[in-house]
Amino acid sequence: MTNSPLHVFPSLDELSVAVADAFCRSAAEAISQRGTFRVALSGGSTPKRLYELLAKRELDWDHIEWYWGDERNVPHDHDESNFRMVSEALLDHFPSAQANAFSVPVDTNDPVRSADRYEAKLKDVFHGQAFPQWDLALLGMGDDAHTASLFPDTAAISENERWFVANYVPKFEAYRYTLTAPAINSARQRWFLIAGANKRDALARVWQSDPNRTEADQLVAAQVERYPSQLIQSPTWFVTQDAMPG
Ligand SMILES: O=C1O[C@H](COP(=O)(O)O)[C@@H](O)[C@H](O)[C@H]1O
Repeated sequence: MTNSPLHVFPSLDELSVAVADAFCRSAAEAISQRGTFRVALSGGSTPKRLYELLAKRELDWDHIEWYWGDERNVPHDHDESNFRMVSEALLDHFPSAQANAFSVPVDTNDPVRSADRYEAKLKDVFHGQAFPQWDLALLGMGDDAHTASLFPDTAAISENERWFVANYVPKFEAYRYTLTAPAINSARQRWFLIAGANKRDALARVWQSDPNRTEADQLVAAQVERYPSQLIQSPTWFVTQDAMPG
């Protein structure tokens, strides 16, 4: 079981409203303290409702910067593109949000170069930092316990120096783009959004051991290969009731 903050909701809709409220508070606080709110976005289906809700909120659009924590190796207008999902749900409604959106420059023929270019962009923005200090990293989790595009038994899981990489995922026979674990753990806040009964088993596995709290380092290393969401340190969990283990 996790020792990190855990919020449980009856439905994805209620979860999304609560996260939207927390997002607005967090953005206002960061902007008042540091002038900018920099967020790494998650993809997939779970956060879409949150993004739609944010589009209806009073946010200081000029001072929020949007980045992608992971992306699929498809053109931006493709159905599976995380950029497309976020744009349609949120960013397309606000010209200043579009101006502050830093998408992965996907070149499907050269994913390694695309990842290098995005990493260089991030290093430019977070100049001088060992890893990018996002104000917030939003995260999802697949039913295989992947987060961002850190999939089980893939090379990016053990990457400790790079910020953003192209990660070959054998089960898709395709590359994904992803922030690395240290580039997620450097965020001031890390929020997991998890919904649906199909995530229950994976969540149980992820909560079985936590790299922050166990002394069995070798065992944990092996677990992390299988359940990469364990790589994320001290997250806040927003979970629907049907995704809660046992
Ligand atoms: O492939 C992905 O999957 C996870 C989870 O997606 P969901 O559709 O089950 O919500 C997501 O967090 C990740 O960003 C995405 O690219």
